[in-house]
Amino acid sequence: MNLLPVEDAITAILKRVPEPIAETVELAVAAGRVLLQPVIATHDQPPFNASAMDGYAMRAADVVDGHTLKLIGTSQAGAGFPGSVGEGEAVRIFTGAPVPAGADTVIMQEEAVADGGFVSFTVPARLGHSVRPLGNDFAKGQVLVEAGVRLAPMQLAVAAAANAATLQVAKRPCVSLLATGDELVLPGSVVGTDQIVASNSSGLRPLLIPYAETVIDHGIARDTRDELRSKLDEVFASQPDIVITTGGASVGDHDIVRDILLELGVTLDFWKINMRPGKPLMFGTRGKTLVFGLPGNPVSAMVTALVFIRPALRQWLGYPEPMLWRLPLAAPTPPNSARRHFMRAQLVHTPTGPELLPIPQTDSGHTSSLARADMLIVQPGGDPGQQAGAIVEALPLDYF
Ligand SMILES: Nc1nc2c(c(=O)[nH]1)N[C@H]1C(S)=C(S)[C@@H](COP(=O)(O)OP(=O)(O)OC[C@H]3O[C@@H](n4cnc5c(N)ncnc54)[C@H](O)[C@@H]3O)O[C@H]1N2
Ligand code: MOO
Repeated sequence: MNLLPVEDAITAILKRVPEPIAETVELAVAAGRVLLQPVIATHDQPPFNASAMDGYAMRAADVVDGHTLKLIGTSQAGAGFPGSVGEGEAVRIFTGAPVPAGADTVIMQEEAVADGGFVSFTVPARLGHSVRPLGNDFAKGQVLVEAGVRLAPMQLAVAAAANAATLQVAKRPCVSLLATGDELVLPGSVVGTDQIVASNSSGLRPLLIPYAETVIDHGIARDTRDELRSKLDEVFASQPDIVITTGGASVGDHDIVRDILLELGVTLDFWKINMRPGKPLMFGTRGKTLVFGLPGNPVSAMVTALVFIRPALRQWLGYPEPMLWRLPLAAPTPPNSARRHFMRAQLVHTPTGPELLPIPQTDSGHTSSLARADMLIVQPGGDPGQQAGAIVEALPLDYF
């Protein structure tokens, strides 16, 4: 049987992902979005020489032992001193206030003695001390946040400082999920004989939502051609950008997803990948809609979503694919078959740094081991197994 290498499958999927499209969003709702146009400063920051302390502004050269300076006014944040500081003069100043013309230094009030309109200092002046020069933070025209960055609180704060009320971010795709299987019942149901609680959509939705405008769960379709056809019709009618089915992807008599997708006009790019778990993954398109048929086994469904759908969503947003992590093994790995193995592993902290502890469980229906994992070790097909301490590549489960 011809199984497609993982890289070829990713390449085929990424070829179908459209170019990122920009949309304008207000700063208040931009957290977590991927920036498409850089944030560029439209002014210098600070926009004037600003005091970093509550104290006194003067010319450093005038601060001489035993001399007092004459206080000629006040500069406070939002209301600077309008005049100029001359020889022998000082201005009372507060943090964030403009340093008046003529002054070049600020001394904080704890190092000053003010008395009857005069001030003297208990320390020598250091030229420019406690003054934040104009443009010290950023200068007009400077790129403050590059395109392709996911907006976190720090980037939003600098965007606001640059006076940006809106940002150009990547439009997110709308995703639809459909579970298939006669045996499935929704979480919280009374579980009858031969029934299984559907868990795939409950894992996929939170996995995908950080990248998506919406992830709509269309529930469960029974394994009859009529029901699957009508459910999928309903899903396609809602015109999502991405449709994801789980289950019915293999070769059994009830595995009808592929047939029905083809009937409904989906052009399949591939079916079956040289990996485990996740072999029976299928992928195609229907017009502009990308269609992923994930295997039903819960570990296979989550792993294929991580390995194939997440990169597609990242590309959709113009967000670069991160490199795999390279970490030492905390315990040996067994030899692998010809299929690339995405091996569950825990990240353990040791006195010499983080290591990967393989979880000895390969069953693609074993959800509790996946729930204990932090990473998937990417074990090449035919790998003879590695000793503890060997450096291996791994894909983190919980990251953007
Ligand atoms: N003769 C062969 N049999 C199988 C092959 C094969 O190559 N030849 N491949 C195996 C592999 S690998 C996988 S993976 C599975 C995939 O099967 P399906 O995609 O057809 O999935 P189902 O049969 O519908 O379900 C498999 C398993 O997962 C449970 N399931 C399904 N959906 C859900 C859900 N939403 N939540 C929780 N659990 C779910 C289902 O009850 C089954 O236990 O095929 C192998 N067989
Ligand atoms: O690909 Mo299946 O997921 O190995 O069980």
